Amino acid sequence: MSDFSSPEFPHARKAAEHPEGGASGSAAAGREKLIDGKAFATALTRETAEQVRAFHAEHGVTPGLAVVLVGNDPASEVYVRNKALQTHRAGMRSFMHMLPETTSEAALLTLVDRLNRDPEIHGILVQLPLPAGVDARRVTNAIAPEKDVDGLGEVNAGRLALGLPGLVPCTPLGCMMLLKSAVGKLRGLNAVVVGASNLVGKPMALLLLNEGCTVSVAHIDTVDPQALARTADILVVATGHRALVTKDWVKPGATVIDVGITRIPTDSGKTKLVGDVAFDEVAPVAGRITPVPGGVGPMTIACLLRNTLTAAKMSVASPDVF
Ligand SMILES: Nc1nc2c(c(=O)[nH]1)N[C@@H](CN(C=O)c1ccc(C(=O)N[C@@H](CCC(=O)O)C(=O)O)cc1)CN2
Repeated sequence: MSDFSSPEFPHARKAAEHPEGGASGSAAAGREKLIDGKAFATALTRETAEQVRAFHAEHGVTPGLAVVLVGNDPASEVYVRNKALQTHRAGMRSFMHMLPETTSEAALLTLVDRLNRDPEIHGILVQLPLPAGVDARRVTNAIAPEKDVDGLGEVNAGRLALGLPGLVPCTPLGCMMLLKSAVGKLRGLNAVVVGASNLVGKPMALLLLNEGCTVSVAHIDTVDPQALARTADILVVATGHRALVTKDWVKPGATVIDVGITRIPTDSGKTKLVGDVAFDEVAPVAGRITPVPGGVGPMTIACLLRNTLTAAKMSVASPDVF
């Protein structure tokens, strides 16, 4: 059984080291500073698609991913449509469940139970956020651990905390792949994670710890997050507060991973995406940096496809992981 929390993907690494366009961001940053998540995700998905073909040829099984969306949040609708599209493109089967905002927690739990029992489905994901009144923890935890491709249930979260193999949350897994490609060995480096969510901050801190980093987590009650951030060789920011991290937060030469995505209006009446890092002023100080868009975001879906293939492989190998 391989250790899923220590992914090595040589083809994808090559793509990130030699980006050929795709990443946006300031030209002033110097292209060599940019960590091109879009190119990395494209290469990783191509690699996953090749492995899906080989897996089908060997076992006659096509990996299947069920995605559940409750309500009409426009951003979630886009993410879920992209997940279905990319699942198809990678040669896997996609099962979409678009439910009304009024769906009860009990109805959602009944659906999850049905998907848990369906042998054609190897991965289940419930899109977040869920409407008020539905307990997200209870719902994500109802997903069978071996189908929990978001890695958010108690079994997979616990396995990550113990440094054991399991299914790892997609965004932090993508951040780790980008970090390993940009930095190489992480052991002994000081890492600071800004934000302590269950979706990104906490699993990110555990992944960095499992790689031998000295990890600190800044959160809402941290007295001086800026001073803490300045100690970081690796700075991961996942707060949802746009442009929170300015150049004064960043040690010169640090690798900066921006997980934030906020859509803001522009003067021309359109919208644009910005991150939690003030890119234009931080990029000249940082050693390497992810842009928004085109950095961490695309890795989330690429890693979801990867996790679905991993879950399908586990289903035929029947390992005693869970
Ligand atoms: N159950 C889950 N819910 C949510 C997750 C998750 O991992 N599991 N993550 C986010 C949203 N998300 C996937 O669900 C996601 C976010 C961003 C991107 C992405 O590709 N971003 C692009 C820009 C896309 C755009 O133009 O809007 C980028 O940053 O370049 C993909 C998936 C919350 N919910």
